[in-house]
Amino acid sequence: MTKETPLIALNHVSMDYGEGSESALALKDIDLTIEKNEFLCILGPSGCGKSTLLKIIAGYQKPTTGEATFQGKTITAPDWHRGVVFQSPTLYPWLSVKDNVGFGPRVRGIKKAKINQITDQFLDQIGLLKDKDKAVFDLSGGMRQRVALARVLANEPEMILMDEPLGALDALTRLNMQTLIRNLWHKNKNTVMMITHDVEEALSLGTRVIVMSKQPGTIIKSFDLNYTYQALETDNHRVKVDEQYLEIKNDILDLINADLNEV
Ligand SMILES: Nc1ncnc2c1ncn2[C@@H]1O[C@H](COP(=O)(O)OP(=O)(O)OP(=O)(O)O)[C@@H](O)[C@H]1O
Repeated sequence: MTKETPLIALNHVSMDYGEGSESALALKDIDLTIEKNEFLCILGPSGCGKSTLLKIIAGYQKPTTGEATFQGKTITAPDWHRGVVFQSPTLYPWLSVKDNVGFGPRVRGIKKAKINQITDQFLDQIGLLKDKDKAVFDLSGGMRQRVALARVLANEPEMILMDEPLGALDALTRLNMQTLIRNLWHKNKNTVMMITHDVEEALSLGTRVIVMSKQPGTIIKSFDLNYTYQALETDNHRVKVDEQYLEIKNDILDLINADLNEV
């Protein structure tokens, strides 16, 4: 990968789930690059193709036209370089917390001592080291989502893709998880793409926020932001809501609403 090659590049990507008269165009002519260490948040109305975009980058879905590349190479299948966290944590219920986190490294043939070290490191980062021998069904929803995050982090992926990871959590747990995700992104120098329905969540976490149109999804506008860096520097890890923040928030809400009301 040359210095100029972006981590992810989508060139004229469209996704049509149907054929001919049954056309079901989900994404239309998407051009997007994601650079290393970005925290990209995707906002847009329900059904605009956000998950489809994520699935194409993860390698679960092949675009109908156009190309998606990772480090300059066409994405053809999922691999551990791009870890995915879903809204419902996908954990193995028959495995303990530590075995869930160590699962990826074990499949990749990493030696046991190294797996134990990686597992402890990431369980410590998510604050669940003391719970490592518990069964996952003994954990709360927020704790399970933290384990799902640690499981992805344990593979030390180049990129973490999150599809509404906090959507099922209560408001307080959600705020705490936002802080955790921001801190992990910063500490581990990850690159993150996260889908959310929550404008404030996007503003408080993203270094860039992209707003998509209703179906067929296109990118309407992109905002470069620094609120997440501000939050890293404050004691309470909260974003300082200033006039510009409120303007951007309203701008995004207006963009989404205007697009939805268009006939
Ligand atoms: N496997 C599939 N087969 C057919 N149509 C699909 C498939 N997956 C998604 N779609 C359609 O593509 C469009 C985009 O779906 P997608 O799930 O990507 O949107 P989304 O923005 O993530 O939605 P939400 O915010 O509600 O989760 C929708 O009309 C959806 O019904």
